[in-house]
Amino acid sequence: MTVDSKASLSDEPKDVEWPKKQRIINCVTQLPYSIQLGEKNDDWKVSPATGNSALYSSLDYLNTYKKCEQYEQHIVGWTGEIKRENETPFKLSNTVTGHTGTEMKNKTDDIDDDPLYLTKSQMEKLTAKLKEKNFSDDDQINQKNVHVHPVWLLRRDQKRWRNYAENVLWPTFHYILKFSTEGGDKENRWWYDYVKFNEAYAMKISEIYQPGDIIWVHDYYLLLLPQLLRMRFNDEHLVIAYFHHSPWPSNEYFRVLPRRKEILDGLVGANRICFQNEGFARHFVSSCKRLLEATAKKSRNSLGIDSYQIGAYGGDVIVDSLPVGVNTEALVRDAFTRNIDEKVLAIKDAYEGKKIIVGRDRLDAVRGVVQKLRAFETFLAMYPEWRDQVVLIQVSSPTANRSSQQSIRLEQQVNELVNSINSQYGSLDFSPVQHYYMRIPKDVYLSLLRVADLCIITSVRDGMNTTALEYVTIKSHNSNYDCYGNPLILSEFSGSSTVLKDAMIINPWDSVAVAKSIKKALQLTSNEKKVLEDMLRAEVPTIQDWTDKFLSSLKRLTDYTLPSSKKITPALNRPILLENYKQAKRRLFLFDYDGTLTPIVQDPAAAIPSARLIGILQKLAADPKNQIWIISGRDQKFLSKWLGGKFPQIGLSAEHGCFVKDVNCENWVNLTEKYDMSWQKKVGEIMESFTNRTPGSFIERKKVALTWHYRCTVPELGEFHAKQLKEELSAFASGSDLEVMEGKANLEVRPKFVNKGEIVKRLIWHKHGTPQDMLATKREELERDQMPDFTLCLGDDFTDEDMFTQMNAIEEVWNKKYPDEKNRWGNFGFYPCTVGSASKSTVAKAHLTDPQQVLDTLGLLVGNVSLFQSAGTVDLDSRGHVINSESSLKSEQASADYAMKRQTSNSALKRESSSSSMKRELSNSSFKREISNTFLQRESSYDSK
Ligand SMILES: O=P(O)(O)OC[C@H]1O[C@H](O[C@H]2O[C@H](CO)[C@@H](O)[C@H](O)[C@H]2O)[C@H](O)[C@@H](O)[C@@H]1O
Ligand SMILES: [Mg+2]
Repeated sequence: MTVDSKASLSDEPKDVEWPKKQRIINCVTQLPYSIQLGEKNDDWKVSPATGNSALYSSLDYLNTYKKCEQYEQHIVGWTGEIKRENETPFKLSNTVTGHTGTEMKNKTDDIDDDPLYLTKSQMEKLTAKLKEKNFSDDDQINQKNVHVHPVWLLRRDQKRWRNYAENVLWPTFHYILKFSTEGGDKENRWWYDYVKFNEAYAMKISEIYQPGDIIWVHDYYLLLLPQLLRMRFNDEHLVIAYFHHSPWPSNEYFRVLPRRKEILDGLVGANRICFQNEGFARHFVSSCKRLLEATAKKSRNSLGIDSYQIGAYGGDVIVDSLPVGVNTEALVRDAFTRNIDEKVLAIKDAYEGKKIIVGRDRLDAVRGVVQKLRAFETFLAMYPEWRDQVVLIQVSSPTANRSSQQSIRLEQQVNELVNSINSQYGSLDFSPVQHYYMRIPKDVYLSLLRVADLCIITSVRDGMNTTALEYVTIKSHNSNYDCYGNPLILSEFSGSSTVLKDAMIINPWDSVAVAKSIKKALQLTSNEKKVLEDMLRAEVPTIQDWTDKFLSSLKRLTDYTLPSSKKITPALNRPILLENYKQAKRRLFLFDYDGTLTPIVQDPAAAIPSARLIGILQKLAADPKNQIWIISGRDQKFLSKWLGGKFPQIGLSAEHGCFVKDVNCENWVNLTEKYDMSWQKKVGEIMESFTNRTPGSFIERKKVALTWHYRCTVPELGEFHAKQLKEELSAFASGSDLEVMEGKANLEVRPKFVNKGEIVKRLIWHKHGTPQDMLATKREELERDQMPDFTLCLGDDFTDEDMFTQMNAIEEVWNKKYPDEKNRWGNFGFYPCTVGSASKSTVAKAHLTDPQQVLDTLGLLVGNVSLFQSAGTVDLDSRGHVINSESSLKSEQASADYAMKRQTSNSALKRESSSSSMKRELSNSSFKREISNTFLQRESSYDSK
């Protein structure tokens, strides 16, 4: 079935009945404000943030009077970098030490070193102020219903929270491979901050979450948040939706990310993951299939939505697309004012007789400004008749890290191209390219869109280019001064090209083709332009529609009760595991071996323990509170050679429970001793006949079990013969005490009565730390405090489900038997956890993605691995330190000292001579006058997305 995602979500479902008010928790990277702290402690200066115009207008829309009847929106977002205006303590010390004005300025500007220690009351005052603020000059907004929840992360170097997202994720999502040359250490630090950033959101949400809420997460700063929320709230009706505003690259690019699995795992905690277009959704699904081994199908699901459904850790995650829109009403209202009419006429006057081409882009590696200039140069070279007849007004706004090497190089490249075009094709009184490297105010931006005879967008990659949508909107029927219907040239690599299908779509890398399109566009007749424009206008999604459609399809999710078998198994909450581990006195570890402690490899003999695993086991085994068991399908020989020999203190169970060796003991007990083994001959013969027919297959003969391996065969043939062999073996085994089991590229036959679950039962119902009598049967007369208070059980395979089932059964019994003897998390410290493929259905309570995560988890317990290696429930203070940790207490103390210092400084400052402050006043006001006269420099700028 083909999916038309636009169609699938476009109809407001008739059966949606909203409760009186549906609460929406909207999680954005940064609150829609830019925040500064003035000279006084509570003198907050709050202005609208720039960028993200589509997202912020969606937030505004949900706060309108009309929508407030339906929704109660809670906005959760980071404050962004808070700056101090004219930092007082520095000034004072400069005055005291007699530093010059320039030195003082440099010091004051060094905002990254400002620790910004704020007191609780300052934070409360800012929160109140944010709630009061209404920036959207839209009288439709119901201010009383604005709920803002700032995420405070006030550490020194506030840019740290951006590093991983901006320097690793953003480039990869835009097909730029850019990794550190410092051996990954820098990325690791960035990653830990990224994990904390997401954890700070999870913590903030946990303060406001109520069952029935819809949590809506936006974009790539918060990729771990859905899974974090899934771990935190044990609520199977929890509805989490994620919208990805950026592109999602092909798996060939995505898979280069060292943290690729953590990122995908973070996202599949959501019930719905939505992209700007079908192509991005398809890439994402392909990444999940390949990297998480998730299953995926594309169909119309029971909710009536055409989408992909990823089977991930027991649940279905819906993946679809819905292109974001713009606030067309507000745009038209803002763009057709007397002020802008005047500007339009002024610009027309300045370029009288010439066609005006407009471009407005952020100057970064993907917006294609260089490609645009090259194409324009080619156009002037190919069509001399157009020289002197056309001007390109290109506004390039600087990126946040304008001083980076890359930005400087790009700026130079653009300047060189502009100079080259102007010197070749310009004259003393006219330059064909007018390049402005600056942020421009909104009214200037709107007047440029209005005046343009043509707009060119040549991005080499972007999610949704809102300039394209805004340009089309403004070329509306309202346009006067002959501006109606002028065409748009749009890159096929821009997400908007999948929406604005009737734009003149070009490949920005093909300068000649773009040049030809420019000529064609400039020569269109009024009638042709009108026809094109009418088609394009109908294609612009509005932000109102986007928001409504997104939420109404989610509402259907909240109404849909998931059968418990479809419940998503969350990732293992490792910080809680660590806490429980630290507090426990009787710890039991039950580990499967292949695919859990070691990765699966081609040759079974090669799957030997890594040095890292040995090191971790050594540490775990050295702690007398720990009892460790390896419960494997492997035979005694293998386990003794690679594990038993090194660690006599580790218990071993071989061949899925047929043989057992107790901790601190050398002897094995054979639990199948009395069992008739004559079946082995016949099973061996059947397997051999298949081995002869299947090149690459072989039989592993253990003491009891026989395993037929087909991993090294031609996959299709191996799978085909495995199916046939299974049928033959099952026919032989029927009515006997034998079991035919499917493993990972293997088939195994062994007696039914032993399994890993039986071993686990014996080990848990046992007086911790005492020798085992494996042949004894009566086990359930123990006191709770004789048995483990922490049991971590890890396994990757179908046979390991027996262990998890047994743990769940014991938990049920204990719930009845020892209801008052639970730990502070309200349980018995049981952690049954599956490892590997997302497609597996499991009865485990948590998952880990692979053996590497297993080692990271065990490493965390023995102190080898950072708590922030992977995300989990960690309570952080307002600076991003773990609450009550040494660093948290230290920074709290520093905060108090700082507040005191500020207070003293402020009083001293008041005594400063009035003449110096008057001088400052004077120079400030003359400076302001100067700016206000500059056409393009306004205080409030309208930045590109
Ligand atoms: O219970 P386990 O410890 O997970 O052991 C299960 C089986 O593991 C081995 O086979 C599997 O791992 C091999 C090495 O990675 C791989 O080549 C093979 O395809 C897998 O099936 C082992 O050889 C079997 O005896 C175990 O039953
Ligand atoms: Mg295994």
